[in-house]
Amino acid sequence: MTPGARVQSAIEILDLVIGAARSGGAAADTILARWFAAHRFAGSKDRRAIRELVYAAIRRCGEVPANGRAAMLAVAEVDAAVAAAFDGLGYGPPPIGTGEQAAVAGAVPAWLAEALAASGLDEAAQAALLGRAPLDTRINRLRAATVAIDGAEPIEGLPDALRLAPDTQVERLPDYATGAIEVQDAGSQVVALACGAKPGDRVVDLCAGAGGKTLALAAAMANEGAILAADTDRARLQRLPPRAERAGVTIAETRLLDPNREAAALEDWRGSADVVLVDAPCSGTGTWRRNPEARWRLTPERLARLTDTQARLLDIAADLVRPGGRLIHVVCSLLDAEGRDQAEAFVLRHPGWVAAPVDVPFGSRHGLGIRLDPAHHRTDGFFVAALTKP
Ligand SMILES: C[S@@+](CC[C@H](N)C(=O)[O-])C[C@H]1O[C@@H](n2cnc3c(N)ncnc32)[C@H](O)[C@@H]1O
Repeated sequence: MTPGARVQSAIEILDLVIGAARSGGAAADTILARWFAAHRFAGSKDRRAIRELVYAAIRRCGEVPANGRAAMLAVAEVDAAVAAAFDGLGYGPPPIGTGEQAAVAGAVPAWLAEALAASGLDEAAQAALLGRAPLDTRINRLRAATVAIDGAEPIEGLPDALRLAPDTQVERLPDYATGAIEVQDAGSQVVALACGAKPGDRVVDLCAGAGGKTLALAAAMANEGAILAADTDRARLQRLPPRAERAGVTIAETRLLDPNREAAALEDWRGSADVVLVDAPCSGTGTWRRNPEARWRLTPERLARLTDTQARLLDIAADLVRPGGRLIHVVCSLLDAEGRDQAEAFVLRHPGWVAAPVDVPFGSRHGLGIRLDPAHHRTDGFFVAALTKP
């Protein structure tokens, strides 16, 4: 494909991504995969180039752009090769018209910039939310004592973490096949450590998803004790048992919850968990590096629904914790409404509960907990608070 044809293809894909962001449709990765499946003439180099163009446009535009062409014109403002591709030749996009408007460039949507600034993120820290994420793995001590991978770098403070070269094809590594390594951002590894789970503990991972943190908790517990991994999303939860098998995790049981009827389904764990992890559904502002189009999907209404759910899940989790046990509130967001303020509101609603120090290798103190962010810690962004039951 010519450079122009690649740019035009990226514009068409961006139109689909923008439509899906407005209507709650498929994620950009899914749209790309479908487009490539339907356009077999695009070879592997074309696919890589088109993918990069699409993500460059998504990263460049804080607000949802009017259309794919406007988004790509915003990239053309800073990339001469892209600008040159607007030549109207062959399958390329028509030339840029006089006075034609590019989408407004920016890191975050205007309505969120103020809330992020009020949450302590200056402009540079906000821009870092859209940077390139490193490729981190966790050595699974249930499968291997040591792992040697060419070019892997240790991460200070996290003895189980290895940072790989960004283009490493992890799934092809022998250590991946044996379950000796898991792909897991260093920030998620810090969160798992913050739970302080020990061998023999009874742990609930209330929002377990596909079990990324469940597997890390099981490794920290040396596969001794019990983990209940619960979630309302059947498709995500179904991915956990095969992952657990690969990782050699034998102490995790999954349980699918009905939204709004979670407490009844968890009655048998009431008052008995040493640790309950609430890795709550959130806006994901801390993971925009991996999923930059998520900021086009977030609205004030959606954020309000998320904070309501977070508070409700924290209250459900509180009932599961044994006296003296811990509730770990985690969001992969840097908005105080989802992190710091939730923890503070929780202790006001639950007399006697206190925030314990979060014992982790790195992070900055923030309210009752700690915070990690891409600019300062080179991890995804997280807020973590450890709350102790009287
Ligand atoms: C941040 S993700 C969890 C990621 C997961 N812990 C991991 O480490 O990969 C939040 C999860 O909360 C789940 N969730 C949403 N509403 C829930 C509810 N009412 N009860 C339990 N889980 C819920 C979502 O399905 C999603 O999997």
